Amino acid sequence: MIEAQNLSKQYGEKAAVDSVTFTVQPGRVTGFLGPNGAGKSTTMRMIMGLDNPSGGHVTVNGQPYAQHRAPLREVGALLDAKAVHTKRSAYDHLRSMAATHGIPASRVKEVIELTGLGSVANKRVGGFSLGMGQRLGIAAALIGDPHTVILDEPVNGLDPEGVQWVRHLAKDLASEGRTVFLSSHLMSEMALTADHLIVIGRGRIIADAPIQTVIDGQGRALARVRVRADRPQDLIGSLAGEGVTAQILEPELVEITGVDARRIAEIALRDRVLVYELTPLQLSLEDAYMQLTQDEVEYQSQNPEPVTTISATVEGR
Ligand SMILES: Nc1ncnc2c1ncn2[C@@H]1O[C@H](COP(=O)(O)OP(=O)(O)OP(=O)(O)O)[C@@H](O)[C@H]1O
Repeated sequence: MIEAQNLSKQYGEKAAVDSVTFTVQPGRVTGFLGPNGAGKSTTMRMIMGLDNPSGGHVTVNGQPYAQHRAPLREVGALLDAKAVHTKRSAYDHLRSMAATHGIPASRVKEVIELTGLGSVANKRVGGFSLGMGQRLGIAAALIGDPHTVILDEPVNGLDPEGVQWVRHLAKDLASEGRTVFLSSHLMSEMALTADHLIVIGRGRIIADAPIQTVIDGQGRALARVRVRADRPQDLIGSLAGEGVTAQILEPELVEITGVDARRIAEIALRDRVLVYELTPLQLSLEDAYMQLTQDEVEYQSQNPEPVTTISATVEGR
């Protein structure tokens, strides 16, 4: 279990992590999400004793990381896959880590096989691709068979087979009762892997809940319905009011956000618009995440103009 209490990290004027309190429970996969620069890596580094908190504290399995007598057996982490001695082979890198904890060579071989590095185990790490480096980082995280596993962007650079493998690995580790804490910017992958989410924005926790609760929490504001109608423009005209937007995708196809299907049907009936499809769309984690973090993004990209978007209001609500 990981327990952070009022954990903070200040870099000059910048509060990289601003008094966060959370618990990462064993037996489930907890995803750690947040925009670029939100404070995920800094938090993970403090958990691993690599950065000193400016305030508060964090423990792993009841103690600060540095106070564990055999830390590799308590916590395994992949924080920066490039932080390896490039002239060593993968085998030697793992063997030297294992030697610090009296971990046998058989375990080194086991994690090499587990991570699919068997054919390159004796090659120099400096020549590894991004994905091979990630696999080595995961092998290193698992070498001590730890109770708690922390993976920062583990699927970064992995091929589809590797991405699927990390998903199954994370779930298996959690099902064995371990604490699994992982960050990723890949929302579709997180949706398939995590049971619970902690979302951070500008150094503060903005959500800490089961994944479905996070999605449902944004669901009302983002209720999206696909409508096929003979006169979509007229239907949109009848939807007048704040917070409702409509995107015309085809001449008779429109996606309406911010009002439910029944209300659209009522208005279409009232105004005699023929509707021949009315499909509530399932909210994705990505939609919920974008809504949740929209005010927390520091490094905002410019979006190209989407298909026609019309703001309208529903009368008489
Ligand atoms: N060593 C450092 N010195 C100064 N500022 C830092 C340092 N490390 C991180 N920061 C700043 O702290 C903030 C949080 O950074 P952090 O790397 O923890 O974010 P992140 O959520 O992991 O981002 P990303 O998704 O881009 O990896 C950022 O504004 C970053 O610029």
